[in-house]
Amino acid sequence: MARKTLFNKVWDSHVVGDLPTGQKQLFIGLHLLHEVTSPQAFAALREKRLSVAFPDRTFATVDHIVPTDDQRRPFSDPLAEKMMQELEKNVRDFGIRFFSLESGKQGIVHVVGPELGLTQPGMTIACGDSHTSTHGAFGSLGFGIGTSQIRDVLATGTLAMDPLGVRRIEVNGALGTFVTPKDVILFIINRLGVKGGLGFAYEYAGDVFEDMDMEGRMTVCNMSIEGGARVGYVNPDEKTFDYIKGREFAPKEDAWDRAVDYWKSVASDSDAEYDDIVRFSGEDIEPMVTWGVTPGQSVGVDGCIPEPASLEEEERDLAELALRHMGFKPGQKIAGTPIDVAFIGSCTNGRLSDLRAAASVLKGRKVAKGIKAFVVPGSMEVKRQAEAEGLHEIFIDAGFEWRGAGCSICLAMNTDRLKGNQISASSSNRNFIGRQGSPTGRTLLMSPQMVAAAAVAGEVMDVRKLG
Ligand SMILES: CC(C)[C@H](C(=O)O)[C@@H](O)C(=O)O
Ligand code: SF4
Repeated sequence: MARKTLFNKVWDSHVVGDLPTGQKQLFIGLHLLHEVTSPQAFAALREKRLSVAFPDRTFATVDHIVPTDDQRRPFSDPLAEKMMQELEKNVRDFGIRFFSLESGKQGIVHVVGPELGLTQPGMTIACGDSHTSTHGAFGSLGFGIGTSQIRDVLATGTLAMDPLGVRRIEVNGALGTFVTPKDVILFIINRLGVKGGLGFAYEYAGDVFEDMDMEGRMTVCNMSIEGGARVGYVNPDEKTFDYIKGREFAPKEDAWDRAVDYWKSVASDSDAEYDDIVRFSGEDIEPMVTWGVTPGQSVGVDGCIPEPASLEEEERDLAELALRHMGFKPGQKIAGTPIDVAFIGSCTNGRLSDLRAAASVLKGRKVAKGIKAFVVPGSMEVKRQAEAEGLHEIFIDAGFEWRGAGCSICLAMNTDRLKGNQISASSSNRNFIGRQGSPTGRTLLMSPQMVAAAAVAGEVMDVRKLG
């Protein structure tokens, strides 16, 4: 029984029905909730007098609206306070475990799931959030779903889904110094396009992902959706099992060995068949910076902003629009672009290894004058661990603000926002127009190390030159 990918194995073992629409009914092993996309789903349950089918498989956290500066209740923003209260009521009424601020376990949903050992290989995971693909780092299938699907999963534990093809993305060779998982995924999206992954699950394979630690794999899988792929995953290996072992929701004692045997069995067979295979070389990847308004519009930090005419025809209009919005000229070097704000955080790059990497760049250095710089740990646990290592002191000494956990200015559904046409160097995953709270604001996506370097220089700079 060989020749199957992880995607196909996990998919097949979770199909519980064929639907008249031609879709499959897929059982969902773990359902994660946050405050933004769940209220209407709970309202629908109330209206139909339904309960939650699998409350023990359902967990909630609060991340998008939480202020990261002053987290005392009531929140200063009445809308945030209202959304918090609504979530508190829903989890109470429906008997759902909630990682509240008081629990000490709160954080961005895609940081918290893995951190608590909820995310495990071979699982189907759903969350009303597009970056649920993050969980694929563990060899699970993480589906970002909409509000009506949240309702369905709450009420039935299942989801109506169209199958996906599988594209294997192999990156072999070694990465250069300061070339990070963020650069790898920005590079892949640049090459395959933001819509290139439509209809596909992305399987990341080859030396680069095998050598990558779990947090790096999460960074890569997180942005699968930015490349158009509904899910992205890395086959589970010893690193995966080591990461999970001992965490709160990890299998214990005898159940552990059984789980590991099962987890090993879900990895893609060596002779698995793929719908597509693409290959890149790790040596070709540089620290990347976006210059436009999609995560695909990026260049290596040594590069120049492209001439729209040099791009594929279907990309030209968007490039023109991006240049207008960003106020950049074709041919202009990306290095040297002045910045106003430096943000380290988000479900892409708000984990301990990201904070360590940024802190190592900042140690003994100072943020350039006039730059607003802040670090927002992905979870309360990340914050505690970083503080135990003294990372907060390095950030504060450098001139960064040290915040509480949340999504912060990644999406600006809270008090952190760009003003006017400010430019941010951001370790997050989306640079869409208006994304960071100002319609004319501008976002340059890059790795946390590159954000740190930009904060120090006051402009985009090659972190390799800082030494
Ligand atoms: C608010 C939520 C629905 C949204 C998502 O689905 O991704 C947000 O997390 C984002 O990053 O844009
Ligand atoms: S950190 Fe950003 S990308 Fe991640 S869930 Fe929050 S808003 Fe979405």
